[in-house]
Amino acid sequence: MIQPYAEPPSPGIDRSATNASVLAVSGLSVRFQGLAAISDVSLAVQRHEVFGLIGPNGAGKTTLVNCLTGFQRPSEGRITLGDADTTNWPAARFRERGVARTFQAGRLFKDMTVAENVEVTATGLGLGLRSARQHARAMLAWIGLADKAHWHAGALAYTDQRRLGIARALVLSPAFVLLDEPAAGMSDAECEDLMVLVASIPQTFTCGVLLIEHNMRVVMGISQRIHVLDGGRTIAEGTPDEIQKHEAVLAAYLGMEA
Ligand SMILES: Nc1ncnc2c1ncn2[C@@H]1O[C@H](COP(=O)(O)OP(=O)(O)OP(=O)(O)O)[C@@H](O)[C@H]1O
Repeated sequence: MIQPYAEPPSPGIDRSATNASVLAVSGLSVRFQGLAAISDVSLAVQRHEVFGLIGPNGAGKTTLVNCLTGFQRPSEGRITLGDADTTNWPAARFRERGVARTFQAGRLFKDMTVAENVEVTATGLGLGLRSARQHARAMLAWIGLADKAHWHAGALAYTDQRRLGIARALVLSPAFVLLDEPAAGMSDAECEDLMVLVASIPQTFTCGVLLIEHNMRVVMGISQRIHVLDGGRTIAEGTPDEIQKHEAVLAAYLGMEA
């Protein structure tokens, strides 16, 4: 079982990239050659919470995360980080200003070591090599990969590769982290560890989490609020209890009659 530290892993980290307490979209639409991937979606992630984003395959979850991190320009609508209008920011600027993400496919440098994978993110954000190494070491200790720091990332078990992706996203303490299906392919026991880890992020890092996840036990177990998309549209938002009873969610997401 992962035992997250009560304190942030890198004391002295520069948290000044943003003091925004909300990451939000309003009236967001994305069209791909006539296909409406997202239609008029509004939501706001608070810095102190785990905010779940669920919906059937093709609902528009990844497209929304791509917009929130500068990987996709919306066709309409506005994206804000606190008071800043970030709608047209490029991806690198989102990360520099404290909005980080993981990818479904991992995107690790598999021929580099585990430590180098984290260091390269930190140097990319402007740290010198020595400082980047310190941050990487602290982060790997926190996430439970310190003993594998010198392994090639490609040699890690699948679940550890997912955790390394989270370590890379969290280095330099972003204000928000967007996790795209972190539990995919994990066993029940691995999901338990992941739940403890993700649930601890808001308090440990003062970092809001947007969690895309198909595993209902994980998303219902650790989200304070959940937003549900279907066919690119919002069909519900509420607490896990409210969402589990919501007729439109049962009908659309779980394939049951309302
Ligand atoms: N670059 C693109 N070009 C064209 N269509 C796209 C593109 N990206 C996504 N889509 C389409 O937009 C819709 C939403 O896709 P998206 O990947 O955001 O859904 P999702 O909810 O993340 O799905 P999943 O749970 O399967 O990952 C789908 O119909 C998808 O085929």
